[in-house]
Amino acid sequence: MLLFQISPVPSMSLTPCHGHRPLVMDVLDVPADRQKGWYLSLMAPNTKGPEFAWLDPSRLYCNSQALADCVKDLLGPFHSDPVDLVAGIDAMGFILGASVATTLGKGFLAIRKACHLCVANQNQNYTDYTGREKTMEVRLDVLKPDLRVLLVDQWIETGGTMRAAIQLVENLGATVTGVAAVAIENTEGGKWIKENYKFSHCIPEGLQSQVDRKHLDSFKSFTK
Ligand SMILES: O=P(O)(O)OC[C@H]1O[C@H](OP(=O)(O)OP(=O)(O)O)[C@H](O)[C@@H]1O
Ligand SMILES: Nc1ncnc2[nH]cnc12
Repeated sequence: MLLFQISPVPSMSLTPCHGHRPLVMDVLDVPADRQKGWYLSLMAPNTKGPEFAWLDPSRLYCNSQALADCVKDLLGPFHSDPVDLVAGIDAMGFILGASVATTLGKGFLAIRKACHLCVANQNQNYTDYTGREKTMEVRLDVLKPDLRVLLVDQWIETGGTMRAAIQLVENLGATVTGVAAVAIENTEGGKWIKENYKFSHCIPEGLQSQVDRKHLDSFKSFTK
């Protein structure tokens, strides 16, 4: 699916999308026709090589409409699900998680990478897409039985990070209402999450294979 028509000619400005007129989208521009996932084409291509083989959604957070639409898409499936608290995973999950929490009118719980919390906490070891063993922590004085938690992170690749967060929340007796991330890759762990929890993400069906390849077609005509 073509998300957004971008002119191959670097030009100065975006005119909001009228008909089929090609356009160049600046980071802060908003198309008139905001198709599902339009903001994904704000993501910059990886220029650092395979050791940085991942996509960087943080550029879309700079665009307030993109961030708002992304949050709306993440909340879409949860409209009729009661949520008491939003929890976000260190570090990029803090940005989206806090935005989701504010939009919902709920509070935000930070699930931190190891050794940052100066209060009593529970920790959980996990392995993520880097293959390295890591630890995350959550404070003990918030989660409790009957609390319904929406877990938010930027991205789910192997699912190791999200699964560890789920374990922390559930081990403290709270309930995971759902899991939200910009993308959930079709890995074994990504599929496990989708099969076992209510979830949301921002990827239109036709783009999932591009996400799994970590290369969006929109990168070909990306201009900053
Ligand atoms: O599904 P997984 O294979 O476990 O990987 C997913 C995690 O990796 C990324 O964060 P990362 O730890 O790279 O860094 P951040 O501090 O920039 O959020 C992403 O935002 C998730 O938290
Ligand atoms: N932002 C991201 N893009 C692609 N793969 C990832 N794996 C973990 N985070 C990722």
